[in-house]
Amino acid sequence: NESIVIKGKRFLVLKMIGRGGSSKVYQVLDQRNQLFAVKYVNLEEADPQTVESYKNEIEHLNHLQQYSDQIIKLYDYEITNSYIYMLMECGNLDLNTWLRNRKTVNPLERKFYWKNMLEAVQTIHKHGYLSICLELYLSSSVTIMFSKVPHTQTLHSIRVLLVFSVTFLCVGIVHSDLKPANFVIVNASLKLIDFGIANRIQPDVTSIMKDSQVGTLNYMPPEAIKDTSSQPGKASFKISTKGDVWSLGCIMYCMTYGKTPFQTITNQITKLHAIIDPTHEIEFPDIAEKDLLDVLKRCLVRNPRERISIAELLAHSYLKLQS
Ligand SMILES: Cn1cc(Nc2nc(NC3CCCCC3)c3c(C#N)c[nH]c3n2)cn1
Repeated sequence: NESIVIKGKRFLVLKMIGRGGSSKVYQVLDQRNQLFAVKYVNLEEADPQTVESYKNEIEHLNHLQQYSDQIIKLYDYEITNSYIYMLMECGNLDLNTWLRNRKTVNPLERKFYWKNMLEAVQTIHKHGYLSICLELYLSSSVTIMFSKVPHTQTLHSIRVLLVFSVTFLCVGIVHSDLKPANFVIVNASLKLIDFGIANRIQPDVTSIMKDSQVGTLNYMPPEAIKDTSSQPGKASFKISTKGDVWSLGCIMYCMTYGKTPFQTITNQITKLHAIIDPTHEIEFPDIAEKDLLDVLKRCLVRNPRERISIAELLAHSYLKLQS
């Protein structure tokens, strides 16, 4: 078996967990027989923008460690011009594979996983790196303001600074591409493994990850399809945190009914039209858990402004631990 050295520490490769294009994820053992996941990214063919997107993803992952246990642990990483190694906590299984192998889901397990997913996504919305920029800008602009009375030029630059920082205010991190393959089960809880920032390096079709749902439309919110202002593949600031609520709703719909709301529509164009078509009613077959039915209906509202928020979902009666 081959071994990997990260920051001078040697790891024995047990198996490849998945791969996509130029990124691979391995299950490895350290010298004390501790299990880890190592994500390897080959940067040789990557263009500067892709390299930047990967560095950005690592910065976010590193920064968000402190806020929630529902974010995968990143223990160390090594970045050179030709590769990236990320040493992370290893999950038992990703949620996509787990869902595919399980026909029925235990209601208590589903409720617990739902809480974990909400907490993970709330963390990236709340502590998105960009909102940290805001704090920096605001504090700096305030200090300038209280220094000796500024002449017009300084006032102008403060105004620019404030506008700029307010822009950052509304844009936390929005994943905008949430799907079950973004979550892994570690012991008994779900953890988010990526934030949809690193460019989706197109997987070669032979890759195991081809069913890791790269490029699936089944979780795409209607506003992302209607959003004409953004170039393809570029998230636009119009996609709010409510877009992630729709995607989480699709994941929970799948954990409840065994399929995503539009999964039966195989033609991709027809599927896109159905997602945005208000006359295409999503079916909600009756279930025993009325609270869960309410959660699903409120997540899968096509108008993002009328859609329930993450904070409201965390306060919803479905998460109350009655019988
Ligand atoms: C199937 N399977 C998954 C695990 N565990 C696991 N998979 C990870 N990525 C998988 C790569 C392929 C697609 C699904 C996610 C990561 C990870 C990253 N990135 C950080 N920790 C992880 N743990 C065990 N079996």
